[in-house]
Amino acid sequence: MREDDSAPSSARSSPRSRAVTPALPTSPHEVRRIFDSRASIVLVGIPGAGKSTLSLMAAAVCQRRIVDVENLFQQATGCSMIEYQKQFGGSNRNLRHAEILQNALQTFEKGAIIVCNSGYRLDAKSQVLLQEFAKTHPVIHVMRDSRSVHQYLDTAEESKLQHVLAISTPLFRRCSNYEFYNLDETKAAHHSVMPAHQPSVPAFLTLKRAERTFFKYLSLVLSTQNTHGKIQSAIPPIEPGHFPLSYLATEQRSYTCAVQVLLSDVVIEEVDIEELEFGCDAFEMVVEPEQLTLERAEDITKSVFKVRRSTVIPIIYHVMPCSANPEYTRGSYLASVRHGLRVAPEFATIDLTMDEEVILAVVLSRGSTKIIGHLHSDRDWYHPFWIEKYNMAMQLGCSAVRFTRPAKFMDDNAAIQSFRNAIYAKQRRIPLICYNTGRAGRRSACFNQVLTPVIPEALMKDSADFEERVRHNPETSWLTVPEATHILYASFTYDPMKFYVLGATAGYSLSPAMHNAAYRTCGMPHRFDRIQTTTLHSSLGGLLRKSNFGGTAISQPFKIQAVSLAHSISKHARAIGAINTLIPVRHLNDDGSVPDADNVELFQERNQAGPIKALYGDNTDWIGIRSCIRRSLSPANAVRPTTSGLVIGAGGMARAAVYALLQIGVKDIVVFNRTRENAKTMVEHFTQLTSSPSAANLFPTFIQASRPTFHILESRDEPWPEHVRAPTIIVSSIPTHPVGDNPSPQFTLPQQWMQSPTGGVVIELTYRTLDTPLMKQVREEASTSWICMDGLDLLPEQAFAQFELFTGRRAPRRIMREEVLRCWTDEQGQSNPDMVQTRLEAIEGQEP
Ligand SMILES: O=C1C[C@@](O)(C(=O)O)C[C@@H](O)[C@@H]1O
Repeated sequence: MREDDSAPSSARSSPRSRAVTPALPTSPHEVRRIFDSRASIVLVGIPGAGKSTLSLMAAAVCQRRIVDVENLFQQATGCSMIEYQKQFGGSNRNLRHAEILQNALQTFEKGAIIVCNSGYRLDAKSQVLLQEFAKTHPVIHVMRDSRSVHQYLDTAEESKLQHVLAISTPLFRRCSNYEFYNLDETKAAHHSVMPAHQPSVPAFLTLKRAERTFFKYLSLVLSTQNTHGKIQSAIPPIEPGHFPLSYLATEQRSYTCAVQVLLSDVVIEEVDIEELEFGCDAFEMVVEPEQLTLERAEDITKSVFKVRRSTVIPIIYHVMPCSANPEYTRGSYLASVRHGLRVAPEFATIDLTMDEEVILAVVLSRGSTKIIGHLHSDRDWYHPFWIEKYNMAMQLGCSAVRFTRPAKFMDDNAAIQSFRNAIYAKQRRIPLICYNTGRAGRRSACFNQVLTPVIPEALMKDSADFEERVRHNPETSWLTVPEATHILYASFTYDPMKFYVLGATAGYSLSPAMHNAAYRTCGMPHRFDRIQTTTLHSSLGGLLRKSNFGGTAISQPFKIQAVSLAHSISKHARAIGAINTLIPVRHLNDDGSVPDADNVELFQERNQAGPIKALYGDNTDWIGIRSCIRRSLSPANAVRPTTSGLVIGAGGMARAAVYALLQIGVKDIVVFNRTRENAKTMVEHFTQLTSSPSAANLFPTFIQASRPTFHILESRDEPWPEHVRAPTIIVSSIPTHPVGDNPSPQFTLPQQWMQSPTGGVVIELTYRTLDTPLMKQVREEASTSWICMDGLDLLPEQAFAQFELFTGRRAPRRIMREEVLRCWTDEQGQSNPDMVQTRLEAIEGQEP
């Protein structure tokens, strides 16, 4: 096998691309990426890359202490590295640095994030130390584009910096086993992440996306092996934790789509990743196996993190097989594959025409990345070749296979079904992705069940460009998401379904507009309507008789009552004691029980009409409230053991708010409600819950270590409870408009409860009235360190999980956020174009 890199380089004339140092990390430390669950993480990279900020963000979440090698140097020598070098020379500095680093790696082998700030160049001894450490620990090379580093450091000329980077990047790469690209968030800052139409926005909000991207990355990097040999993350899923579909492996679900996007499409500055992936279940980045120059490697890394930052769906990293183009070599193919594993994609493909030991080496070094054995061949589907290759991929440890064959005639689509059936009949199997390529292969691609490739609609529009793409990559998909979805309904595989929101004031709900916009975007023929009613039981009874009933949102005042109507409920809904989503169950488990959200069956039967056997209930309000809190808490108010939260109200929404607070680790919870009895019932419910053994399955470990305490306030005149810190999270769930004969409470916060010196977040959960006395008060009276959020922020956040429960697909989040804003009017039917415009602009910078 040829391992050279003789393919023509795509090098441009920047100083970096002229560097000939291969970017391919070939050292043995790449072999395995499985670590002890407490293994320390090392961050390396040039000054200004953002290592210290990232370590601060991650320390609490990963439960690791920060160890800064530069500080250790200062403590040991009494001066900084630069001063030391001036005094004793470069080689002495290097010796001392390596000694201190060695000590740190030994002493803090577990439980730490070690920030290695060693300047631009890493001395040879330190490199060896890190290479050795990377055999058993994640060593992450933190990268950032030279312009941002230059701006941040405000020193050297940018061209000089680029030169230094060309030398230092291969060094850092060689002694690390992962890399993270710290994307510039200044564009987002420009647009300002402005919740609830605030006049000014604190800068920290712009770092929220970076924080989420890094957390997600760490949860993929920190892979450990459990006693059954299964690879899992050593830290709890950070995002999108608890979204119903996140409990299920993407490759296990039926009729999923992966959008195929070329690296060259992602590299461009103004690419809109979210627009490319609407309605898809995975994002496939297609990389041509060109020579892996420094510039090329940086493009790949940066692009993967661009995608990671803008979407929650998994990434498939696919290097086009060398057979696609005679100019590609096996050497550059493998270099690109190995490079891809450094950015921890959820999936990566390996060409099954490679030698078995090469495939095995890739599988062994995968970390948490699932390897898809990929094969494109024109062999007949009846040929035993395909079964042999399938078995080989399974034996070598691939998590799935993807077989494609060029189709010339429509008849080729029949043969593929017989091959699929042969695989489905096997006792032991891994998911199969299998379709014919090209125009004639479209039908087979539509009925492929797992991760069908689709291309963004925008690419289909320009046919000349599309033809060029097909010429370049014969495996290019010929389908768009709406086409792939449409065919499932046109062929009666799926049925158009009816969804509802049911409640006493549902007439005002924005849920229909929001969900209908999402269906349109994904090409689903479903319909979402509202039912305004005062009787839950009879209204629901009517829905259950409809064979195409797909599910209903439960609105006020039925959320608690609905619990008794569900035959099975999620563990979260049970813990909260309230439901806001009901879905029909048409197939029971073999033992007669109702499948739950951990169970693939519940999602396999979405979008299919028929008689209803049971109802499954869930609560997504708490997920929405949690997202709003997370989005707006400043680092100064990061949740600590002493953090306290105030919940106003004691109904179904208030319960979801208390649960969200417990989930993020708030242990002092104060409830204000005018009717003490109701507050007491709610507090008793949660006191019992948090002291029961089942709490272990519900809450992060730090909650169990010391139990939460609850306090009740029943009058605005009461002082804030002694020994409880002033609240930094305040959630109001009381009505903001008259309900029946009861006037709206016109609630504002008494000054004695607003004493947090670092401000916090106030969330008003309704959206019918936005300018409530509470919102006005916080905006006008409180300092800018208080962030306001309202029901327009919350509504889409709780609906993303609801959409997943209803349709079994990921929600097109931005479309839903936008539609809610566009459709909102006040009680007089008036819109507020200025408010809408500012908030629409802010969406771009928001977390996906
Ligand atoms: O509380 C709400 C708001 C809502 O009822 C609405 O459409 O307004 C939709 C529900 O899913 C959610 O729990």
